[in-house]
Amino acid sequence: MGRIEEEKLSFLNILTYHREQLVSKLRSIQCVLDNLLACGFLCEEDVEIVQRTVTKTDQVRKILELVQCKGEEACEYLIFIIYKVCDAYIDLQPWLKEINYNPRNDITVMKVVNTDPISRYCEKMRCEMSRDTSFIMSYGQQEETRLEDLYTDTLMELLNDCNESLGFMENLDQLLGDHAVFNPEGETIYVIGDAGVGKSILLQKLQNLWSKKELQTDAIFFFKFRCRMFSMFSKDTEQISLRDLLFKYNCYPDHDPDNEVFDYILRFPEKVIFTFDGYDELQEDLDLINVPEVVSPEDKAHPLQLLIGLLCGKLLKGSTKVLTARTGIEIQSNFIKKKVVLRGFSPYHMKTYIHLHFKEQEHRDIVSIQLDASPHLSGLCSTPLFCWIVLKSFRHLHSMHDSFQLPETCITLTDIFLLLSEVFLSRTALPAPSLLKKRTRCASETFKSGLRPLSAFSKLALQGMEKGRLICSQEEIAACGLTEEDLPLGFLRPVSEYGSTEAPANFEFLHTMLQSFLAAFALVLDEQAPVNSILRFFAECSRKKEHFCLLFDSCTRGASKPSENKPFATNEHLQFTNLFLCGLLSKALRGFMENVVSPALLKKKRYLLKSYLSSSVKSHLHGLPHHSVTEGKKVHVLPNFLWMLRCIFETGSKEIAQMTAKGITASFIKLGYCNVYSGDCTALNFVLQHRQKLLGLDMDNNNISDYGVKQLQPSFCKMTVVRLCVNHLSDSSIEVLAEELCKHKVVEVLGLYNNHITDVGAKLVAQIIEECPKLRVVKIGKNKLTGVGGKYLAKIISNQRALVNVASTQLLQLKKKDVAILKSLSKLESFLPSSLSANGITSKGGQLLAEALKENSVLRIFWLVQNEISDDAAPQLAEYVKANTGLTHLWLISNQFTVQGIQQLAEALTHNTSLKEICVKGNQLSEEEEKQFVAEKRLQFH
Ligand SMILES: Nc1ncnc2c1ncn2[C@@H]1O[C@H](COP(=O)(O)OP(=O)(O)OP(=O)(O)O)[C@@H](O)[C@H]1O
Repeated sequence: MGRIEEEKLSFLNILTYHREQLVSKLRSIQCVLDNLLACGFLCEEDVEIVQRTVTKTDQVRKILELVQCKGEEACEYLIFIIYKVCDAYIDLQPWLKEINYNPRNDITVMKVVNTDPISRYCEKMRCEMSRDTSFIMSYGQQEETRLEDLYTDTLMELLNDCNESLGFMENLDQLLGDHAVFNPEGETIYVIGDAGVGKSILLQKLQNLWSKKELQTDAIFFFKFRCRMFSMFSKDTEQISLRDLLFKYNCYPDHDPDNEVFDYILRFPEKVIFTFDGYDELQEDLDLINVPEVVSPEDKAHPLQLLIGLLCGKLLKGSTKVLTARTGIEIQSNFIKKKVVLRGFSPYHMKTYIHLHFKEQEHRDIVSIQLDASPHLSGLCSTPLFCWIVLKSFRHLHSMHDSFQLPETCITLTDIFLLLSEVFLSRTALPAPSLLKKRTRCASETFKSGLRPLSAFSKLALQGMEKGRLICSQEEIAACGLTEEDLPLGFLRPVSEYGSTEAPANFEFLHTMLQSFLAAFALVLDEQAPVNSILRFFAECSRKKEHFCLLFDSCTRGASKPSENKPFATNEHLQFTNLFLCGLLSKALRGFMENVVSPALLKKKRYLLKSYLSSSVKSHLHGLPHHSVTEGKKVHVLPNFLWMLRCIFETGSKEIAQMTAKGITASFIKLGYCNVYSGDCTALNFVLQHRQKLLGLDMDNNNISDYGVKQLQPSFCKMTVVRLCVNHLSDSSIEVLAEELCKHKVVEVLGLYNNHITDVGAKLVAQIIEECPKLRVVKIGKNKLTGVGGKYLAKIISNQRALVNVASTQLLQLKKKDVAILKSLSKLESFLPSSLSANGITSKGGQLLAEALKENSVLRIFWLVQNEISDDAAPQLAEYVKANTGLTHLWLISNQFTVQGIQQLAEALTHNTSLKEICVKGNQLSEEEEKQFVAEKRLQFH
C-alpha cells in the first residue's frame, strides 16, 4: 500500500469498511483469540466475552469491536493473523489481495501461532504419517529397515485407456500430476502390477514424501486405506458416516469442537489425497450391490459403499485417489483418470537395489556376478519381493555359514519361498559354538527342527485361505498351536490398527504369497485329510471367472448379480498355492520333503498331482478354440494356460512337459496380452524344448524383457513366427534373436514393434532380413532408431523381396542422395498407421517420400500425421496423388499446409478416382478457407 493511501485507509478503517465480509468469512475464531491474547491485545476477560457470545458471526462482530477499541496496531495484527495462517483463513485470502495487503516490517516481527484446528490436524497427520511410513514393515518383528535406505525406483509405465504405453514415469510427482491423464472426467489414478512388484511400497513412498512435504502437491490431507479393511465390516449392520470412516481409521482431529476439519474437507476436496491399497483383496458383497448408492457425506452407509462413492467421485469429487490392484483386475475405465503399470526392477534398478542392500563390496560383487550369469534368476529378481527374499537370504545365510552362494540356475519360486522359510526358521537355531567357526548349512535340519512352528504357521495359512481371510486373530493363532515365542520368527506381522496403543490384536502373513506358500505346505504335511484334498484349490481356480467390475456396475447401472460368491476379486492367491504345491511335490524336492512328511504319503500325493496335471493339461488343450489363419492353425490360449505352464515348470516333470508340447496341435499360439513376465519364459521354454514341430508364437504386449528372450533362446530354432511387440526389449534381445534365427532360418514373421531397439539392433535386424529367406514380415516401428538404423534396413529391403509393414522410424532423416534407398519403399504394401506420424518430417522429407513412392502401386494407406510438412512439398504430393491409383487413404492431419498447398492436392484429386479421402484437418486454414473445398467431398477437414 502506498503511504498516502495507507494514511487514508487505516487498518481500523479497513475493518470497518469490510466488516460484512469479515463477519461472514472469518472462521477458526479460536486461533484469532489465542494470538490476540498471547500478544496482549486482548485480556482473558475479553476472550471470555467473545466465547460467551452464541453465534459465530456475533463472535466475529465482538472481536472486531474489541480490536477496533484497542487501536490501530491491534487491527493490523488481526489482519496479519489472517495473512499468516492462510490455510485456516482460505476464504479471506482473495480479500487480502483485494485490499492489496502486504505486511509491514514492524508487524512481521510479531509472532503468530497457528492454533487453527485444520492446521493442527494437518500437522498431526503429517507427523503420524511420517512415523507410520518411515520403515519397511515387512521385515518381521526383529529388524526394520528405513524406507529411504532401501526404496529403489521401479519401472512405472503410463498407459492409455487402450493399454498402450505413454512412456515411463520419471518420479513419483508425476503420479499425481496431469501428465498422461487420458480421461479428465475420471477420478481415480489406477496403479496395477503383479504380486510383489511393489504397489504397497510405492504408496508408502508417496505417503512418506507427503509427510515430509517433499511431494509436489497442494493437498494438505492424506488418508490411507487398505481395501481389505472394507470387507471386514458386517454387511447388514455396520454403517458408518464418511466423517467416521476418515477420522476413525486414520488420524483423529483434536480440539475441533465445531467440526471445522470435516467441513473444510467437504468444501475443498481437492486438498485431499486418498490411497486405497489392494483392490484385489476386496471381498465382493452381493447384498450391498443392491443397496442404493450414497451421495451425501452426512449419511451413514456401509464402508464399501463409501469406498465406491469416493472412487467414482460421487463423494468428495475432485479429491485425488490412488487405487492399487494386481494386474488383470478390471474396473470400469470411465472412473479411471490415468493408469500406471508397475514393471518391477530394470537391470539398472536391480544394481541400485543390490548396492543399497549390501554395504560390503565383496557381497555386492558376488551377488551381481551370479545374477548376471543367470537370466532366469535375474528375471525372478526383477520382481522386488523375490529380489528382497533372495538378497535377504543371501545376507543371512552367508553370515551364518561358511560359503553360501545364491541358488543355481534352475531356481523356482518354491525354492525362493523355501529359502525365506529357512531364514525364518534358522532364527530358532542355537548360536554357532564359536564365533570363529560358522556352522555348515543344512536346510533339511533347519526344517526338521523347526517343524512344529512351521506346521502351525502352515495350518493357520491354510485356514485363512479356506475362509478367504488374510487376517488372523490371537485366538486363531493360539488355536493352531503357536506360542508368543513363535511370533517373532517373521512369518506374521501385526496389523496396525489405527489409534490403538495396546498390543496388536490381529496379525497377517508377511505377504499374501507367503500365506499361499505355507497353505501349500499345509496341504503336503496334512496326514489326516484324504489325499485328494490337495487338489481342492485347482477345482476352484478352473471354475469360470466373472469380471470384477461388479462393484462399479452398481455405481453406474444399478444392481447386477454375479453367478457365484467368491471370497476375493481374483483367485490368484489360490493359483499361487497350487503352484507352490507343484513345487513342494516336485521330484527335485522329494529328498528334502521326506524329512518332514512320510515318504509313502508323499509318493501318493505326488502321483495324484501328476495325474491330475496331465489330465487337466490334456483337456485344456483339447478344449481350446482353433482358428485357421495364414500361418496355419492358430490357438489363442487363456490365462489359465499360463498358470498351467507355471505349474508344470514348478513340478520339473519332463513327462508332463513332453505331453504338453505334444498336445499343442496348433501351429501358432497366441499369448498376447496374457501378462507374461520374464520368469514365465523359463516355464514356456521348459515345455517348448520338447516340441518337435515348428511353431509360431505371438507374445505381443507382455512384459518379457531381455531376460525373457534369453530364457527362450533354445526354443527359437523352431519358431516360424516370433512376435515380441511391446515387450520392453533392448538391443541385447536382438543379439540373441539374430544368433538363433540366422542359424535356423525358419522364421517367417518377426514382430518387434514398440520396444527399445536402437540402430545397433536395427543392424542385426537387417542381418536377419538378409539371412532368413523365408522372412516376409518385419515390424520394427516405434523403436529408438535414427536415420542411420533406417538406412541399414532400407538398404537391405531394397535388395530383398517385398516386406510388408516395415516401418522404420525417422527413415526420413535420409538425405536426397539416398533417394535410391528410399525407392525401396516402392515395395512396401503399407506403413503401420503410426509409423511415420509424429516423426518431425519436414517438407524436404515429404518431397522425397512422394517421389520415392510414385511408382509404388501396392501402398493403400499412407499416414503422415503430425509432422512439419508445408506447401513446399505440395507439388510432389500432388504428383504422387495423380500417379497413384492404388492409394485409398492419404492422411496429412496436423501439418503446416495453407490454402495454396491444399488447393494443389484438391486439384490432383480430380485426376484420381480411387482415392477415398485425403484427411487434412489441423492444418493452417481458417474456416472460411476450408469452405472453398466444399465441392471436393473427399478432402476431409473434420
Ligand atoms: N520400490 C521398492 N524398493 C525396494 N523394495 C521394494 C520396492 N518395492 C517392493 N519392494 C520389496 O518387495 C516387498 C513386496 O512389495 P509390495 O508389498 O509393495 O508388493 P505388492 O505389489 O503390493 O504385492 P501384492 O500385490 O502381493 O500385495 C516389499 O515389502 C519390499 O521388501
